[in-house]
Amino acid sequence: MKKVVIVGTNHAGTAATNTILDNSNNHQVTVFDSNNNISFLGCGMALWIGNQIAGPEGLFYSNKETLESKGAKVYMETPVNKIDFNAKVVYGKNAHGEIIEEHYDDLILATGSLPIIPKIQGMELENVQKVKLYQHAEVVIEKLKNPEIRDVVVVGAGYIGVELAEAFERHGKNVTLIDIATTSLPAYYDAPFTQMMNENLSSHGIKLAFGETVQKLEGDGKVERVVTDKATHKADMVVMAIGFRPNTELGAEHLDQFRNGAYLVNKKQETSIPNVYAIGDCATVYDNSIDNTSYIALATNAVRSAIVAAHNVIGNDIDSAGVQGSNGIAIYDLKMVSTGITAERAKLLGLDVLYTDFEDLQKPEFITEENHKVKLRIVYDAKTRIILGAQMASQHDMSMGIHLFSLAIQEKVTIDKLALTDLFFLPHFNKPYNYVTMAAITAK
Ligand SMILES: Cc1cc2nc3c(=O)[nH]c(=O)nc-3n(C[C@H](O)[C@H](O)[C@H](O)COP(=O)(O)OP(=O)(O)OC[C@H]3O[C@@H](n4cnc5c(N)ncnc54)[C@H](O)[C@@H]3O)c2cc1C
Ligand SMILES: NC(=O)c1ccc[n+]([C@@H]2O[C@H](COP(=O)([O-])OP(=O)(O)OC[C@H]3O[C@@H](n4cnc5c(N)ncnc54)[C@H](O)[C@@H]3O)[C@@H](O)[C@H]2O)c1
Repeated sequence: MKKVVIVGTNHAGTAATNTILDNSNNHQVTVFDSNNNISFLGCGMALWIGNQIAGPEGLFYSNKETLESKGAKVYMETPVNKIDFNAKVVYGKNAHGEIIEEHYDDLILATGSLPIIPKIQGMELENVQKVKLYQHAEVVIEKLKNPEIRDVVVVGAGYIGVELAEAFERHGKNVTLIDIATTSLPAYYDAPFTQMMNENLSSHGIKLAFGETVQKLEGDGKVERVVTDKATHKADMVVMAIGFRPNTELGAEHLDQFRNGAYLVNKKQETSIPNVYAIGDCATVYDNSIDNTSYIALATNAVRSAIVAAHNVIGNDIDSAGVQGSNGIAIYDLKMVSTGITAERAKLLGLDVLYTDFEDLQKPEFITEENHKVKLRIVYDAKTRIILGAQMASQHDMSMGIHLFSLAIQEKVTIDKLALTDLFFLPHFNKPYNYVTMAAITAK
């Protein structure tokens, strides 16, 4: 029986545990987690705060008992504070202060990420909130019951910040959304798309304060104001959503790391030490859209990287297909999806790209019900004409559309091949000359 120890059992650790125990009878899995809950779907936090779901019950899909029923040994509320990579021993300390020692043949690090907390004055004031764990959501929900919490300032207009801005507005609060960048969602969309999101947010009464750098938080015991380089914003609650950093102190001295500290892994998810794997938010990914190592913290990447690592641990030699950072967001009626690289990020990286835009109704004009416009941008390499990114925006759910582009980037499909790809027509669904074909056919 080979022994596998997994440190961290949220999305990545749970997927690795399940994959090993579902596919092998001669591996014993022991998992450690410092938290008292696992598999919390962070994305549900905004739905819960915005009263779009009744409560948090459905936001978990696993727990200690489920993993134990498969044969795993699970230590909850037991942070691992030391790993001896030579003797292959993991040391954890449980809630009673007892030291737990576990030897391993294979080690999987799934310690995830931590919210980036800015070093500014006033972070210690009451009602300044982080938003990562289930416990954070519980505290925010409880505090929102206080009618004196009227003005909420969200710092960071990335995915979490934009989703929470909508949630607090739906909860009846006055919301200000601040970002150091001059727009929302700068990492995922080009200007024509972020402009749509910005208009969507402000049309629902959310005050946008972009291009502002938070300098300090002020208040007497409780936060009262957010002071930026351009303005002072009234705040009874401040939520910090300015990104994640990989949680890699445990292996920092022993494992090769990416520039942001994430564990560098190969396509088998193996780190610089054989039989030590890293998965999810604590590890790098291979980004097919830039043909290079990158860091993209997503639950989808966490699960897929876990499956790859787990199969390699049990002797199935498989490689990661790489990722494109596919993602989606739905704010009020506006749905936006993107994959790969934006034209703006390509320019920053000095890549020579072109892009083709097309906007049209989803279905023929004679369909008057449920027929919305779709905006599409496809980014491709100016020389090879290989597709490197795509962005879509509509009131329709175009998630299947962005999956097409994710596969196209992964398989290095050119814009010219896409132009002639077989896409069906039926007026209930689309137009004979649909926007994907039209965008590709009209590409420069
Ligand atoms: C509000 C919010 C919304 C999100 N929405 C989406 C979304 O819609 N789609 C999407 O793809 N992604 C989303 N994400 C990102 C997604 O949640 C993360 O990418 C995902 O959680 C990564 O999973 P992970 O298991 O790698 O890391 P984590 O979820 O960070 O889990 C790491 C685990 O390791 C444990 N741990 C850490 N250190 C130790 C230690 N030393 N000893 C023992 N245990 C340890 C922690 O307790 C934790 O349980 C969202 C995140 C947030 C916060
Ligand atoms: N729908 C989804 O797929 C989804 C939803 C939520 C979270 N996530 C993932 O979770 C991770 C964390 O999300 P996030 O929103 O925290 O990160 P993010 O990287 O998406 O956004 C961080 C935002 O904060 C801004 N920022 C950075 N430093 C700042 C500062 N000092 N002051 C003001 N603004 C600052 C950045 O410009 C950026 O817009 C990301 O990887 C994200 O993709 C995904």
